[in-house]
Amino acid sequence: MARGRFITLEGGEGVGKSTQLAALAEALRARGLTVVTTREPGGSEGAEAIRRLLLEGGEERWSAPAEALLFAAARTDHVDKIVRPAILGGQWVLSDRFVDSSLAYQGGAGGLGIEAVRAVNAFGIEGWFPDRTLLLLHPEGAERARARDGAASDRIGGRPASYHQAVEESFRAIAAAEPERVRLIDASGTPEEVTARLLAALGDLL
Ligand SMILES: Nc1ncnc2c1ncn2[C@@H]1O[C@H](COP(=O)(O)OP(=O)(O)OP(=O)(O)O)[C@@H](O)[C@H]1O
Ligand SMILES: Cc1cn([C@H]2C[C@H](O)[C@@H](COP(=O)(O)O)O2)c(=O)[nH]c1=O
Repeated sequence: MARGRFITLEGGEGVGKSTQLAALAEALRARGLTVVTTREPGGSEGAEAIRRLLLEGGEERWSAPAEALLFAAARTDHVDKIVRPAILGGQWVLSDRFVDSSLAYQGGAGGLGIEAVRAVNAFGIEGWFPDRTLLLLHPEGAERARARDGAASDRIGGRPASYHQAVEESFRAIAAAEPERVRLIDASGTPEEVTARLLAALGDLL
């Protein structure tokens, strides 16, 4: 059986990843592909439990290195239980966030360093990097997230604007270093227009 593909959607808060994950999955299914949608942190039972530990509670709940290790632990379980079996079974896996979020949030914005966080994750991922990463960019993502969440933003989404600006700069640096894997996607316009751009960025894999 032919291997499936591993596609990740990345970007800052509110840029439209969740909306597009569902739309892209539908578009790929219409092309006859079997598609699994998932998310990080989470996706497997254990990783969803770690998600709650990471996103609930106050800023001081975790030190920066502990936070990075918890994301990596959740990711390891997610890869073991969901991502790898599905891809080996010939399915396409679409994940709302993956390791690039750790590189950008904990590594770049959080000050641990992108390479240090990459090394922490390498042990658990064991080479299961995405075939393609679609980095969604929208100048009003933060405002949209605020309108959506109100005062109920989570432990990481609620960090200051300067942190989220550093997240976006880190994502852009990761994309510049790996242009074949990571494609920049203009996430402005209607949902349908954005989905069309995502499909175009997957054209060589279809
Ligand atoms: N193309 C679009 N035009 C207008 N509004 C949109 C569009 N795409 C998404 N939205 C809205 O913007 C908000 C954020 O979208 P969404 O939840 O998909 O983003 P996200 O990147 O998954 O956010 P987060 O990472 O913070 O969970 C939602 O209220 C959603 O309905
Ligand atoms: C995978 C991952 C996520 N984060 C952050 C990014 C967001 O603020 C939350 C997840 O919330 P979402 O609504 O599901 O996007 O977690 C992170 O800091 N590091 C990571 O590796």
